[in-house]
Amino acid sequence: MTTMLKKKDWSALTRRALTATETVANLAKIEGWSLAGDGAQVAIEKTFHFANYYETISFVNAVAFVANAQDHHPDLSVHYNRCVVRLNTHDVQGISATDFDCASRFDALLA
Ligand SMILES: C[C@H](O)[C@H](O)[C@H]1CNC2=NC(N)=NC(=O)C2=N1
Repeated sequence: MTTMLKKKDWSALTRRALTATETVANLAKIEGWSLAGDGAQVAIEKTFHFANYYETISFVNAVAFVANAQDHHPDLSVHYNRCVVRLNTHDVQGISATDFDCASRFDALLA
């Protein structure tokens, strides 16, 4: 079956955990994201605020579409008027450049 939907292929690409210095430098470049969790669960996190559930779910659907295309999936905590987005890279048990790339893509949905 053919599909119109693109999905990034990570198989030939190597990912690595960013150092603490790299993580802090990357965090300084994006608005509203902060460190969360610890150890292998260390992540970057941002709470997106909305007027109501309709807006929140519209954002969640858009995030899911981008996440599937990037083959990189955030943990989402969905509430009536906000969504907490948490990104880390299971494969490296830490935060990778992919997490920051996806964070920027999610921010761009609302730009
Ligand atoms: C093979 C596939 O790319 C991996 O399992 C992907 C899927 N989505 C993922 N999402 C996140 N957040 N971290 C990962 O390491 C990850 N790995």
